[in-house]
Formats: sequence, C-alpha cells, structure tokens
Amino acid sequence: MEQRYATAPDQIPGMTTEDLRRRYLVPDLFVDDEIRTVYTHHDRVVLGGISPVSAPLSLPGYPEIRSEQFFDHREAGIVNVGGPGTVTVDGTEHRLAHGACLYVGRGAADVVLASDDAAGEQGAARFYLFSAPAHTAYPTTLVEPGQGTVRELGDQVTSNRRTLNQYIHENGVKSCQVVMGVTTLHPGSMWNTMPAHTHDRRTECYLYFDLPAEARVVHLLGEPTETRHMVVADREAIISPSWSVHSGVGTAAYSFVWAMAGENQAFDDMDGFDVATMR
Ligand SMILES: O=C(O)C(=O)C[C@H](O)C(=O)CO
Ligand SMILES: [Zn+2]
Repeated sequence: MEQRYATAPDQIPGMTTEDLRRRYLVPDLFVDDEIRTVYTHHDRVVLGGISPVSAPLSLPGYPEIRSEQFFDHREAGIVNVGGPGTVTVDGTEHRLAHGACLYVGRGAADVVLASDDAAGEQGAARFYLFSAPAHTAYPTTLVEPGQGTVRELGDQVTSNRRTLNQYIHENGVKSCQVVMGVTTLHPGSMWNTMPAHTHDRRTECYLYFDLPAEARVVHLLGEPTETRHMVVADREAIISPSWSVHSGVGTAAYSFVWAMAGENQAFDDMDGFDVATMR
C-alpha cells in the first residue's frame, strides 16, 4: 500500500509538474491480476484498483491499516469501470455491470472480486475502490448504473451539460463517511464541476473513465486563487484535499467517479466562488 502524507495549500506554489503529479495524481491503479492501493492521509482515504484477469482476487488486510481483514474498521464504495464482473462478500455474489456501485460495510471478512469473461468483448472487470474508516456496520448494498439519485446539471451552451448520479449518500445507500457517485458528460460537453467549489469539511477524489485512449482531461487543483493543472488520462485518479478546487475539461466526453469522506456527508455543503475570482 503506497503511503501519501497530507499536504497544505502553501506547498502548492513551490511544486513542479512532477511534484504535483507525485502528490495528487494516482496513475497505474489498474494492472492485470493486481490489487493496487494508495493510502492518503487526507481524511485517511484508501484508493484501490482491482483487476482480476486470469483469476479472482481476494482483498487482503494491510499492515498500514493495522487490520487482518480490509473491512475490520473500514467501509468502501466499489465502482466497476471495466467489463462485467462480480464482488462476492462473505459468500453473497453481487454482479457489477460497467458503472455499477457496491457499498461494502464494516465487518465484511471475505471479499473476492472476479471478471465474468476477461477475454470477452467487454474485457476484464476493473474495480475502483474508495474506502474510509467506519465506526459502525451498514449493510452491503448494490446500486445498478443510473439507479441512484439523478441530478441534471449544466447547459450545452456552456459545454458543461452532465448527469450526476448519487449512489452512496445521505438519502441513498447509507454509510458512515463515504459519499460516492458517477457523473457523465453529455456528448459535446467537456467541463465538469464548473462553476467549481471546494469543501473544507471533506476530501474528494475523482477517477476519470470512459475517456478515449488518446484523449485527456485538464484537471484543475489548488486553492481557487492559486490554481494549477494536471493532464490526466483514462482510469487515473486525483486526490483533492479539502482546500482544493476539483474541476476539469476534457478533449472528449467522459465519465468520472467522485467520492468523498470527512466531517459530514452533506453533498451541498460546498464553498462556492465566482469563476472571475479564480487565478
Ligand atoms: O459534475 C459535477 O459537478 C460533479 O460531479 C461534482 C462532484 O460531485 C463534487 O465535486 C461533489 O462535491
Ligand atoms: Zn466537490
């Protein structure tokens, strides 16, 4: 499990492109037949990429979280950004189509992830995991793609028409901390999360997916008056500390998994600002 310590906004001005990418970009999460994990000390979030190709993979415990089983004192949302697959939690099999989301509650002991047909037309399943510490156990629950609470946002005229699906949230699948969903840009729209915001109460991570291989998202980060950018490829994740803007523009339409953890779960508790004040 890779460790990334927390950072403060006053470190941003001195960072090179490579510094920014080393701190905030999570590339190479999805490697055939591997489980890759990154522990950010921002709200103690663990990000994972699980890519079962030739055989199912069992999620282990890790010394970094001092637990025998991964879910001893944690919960997670898992979104499948690849071909169809299954997540079996303590013997109960959950089928995850592309874009489906499974909440796994504290106390799950045996979690096995598998692809339906890694060699098939849709390829191997690619499971993206976002985990946070949990104080109690909520039931493991599956949400089919598009079956969460839907919000239609933006406008074609401003190139930011998008459909936001809330899966794990206050009025949906219950959790201790994790708030998670998927946003999909409409064809011809390229901007996500604009007007942008921060939320000093929560860390948020984005995982871009369904972005064509040759396309990129130019993702903004940093305080609103001291922004930087990173150029991000398909199935790469970004860690946005509570003080950081998180917004991006693609060279093609795309989807992204957004997920948060921290002080509260109030989706609309955002610190907004005028675009004209950004620097
Ligand atoms: O398209 C959007 O806008 C989003 O998806 C916003 C994220 O959900 C977010 O930043 C929530 O705080
Ligand atoms: Zn946000």
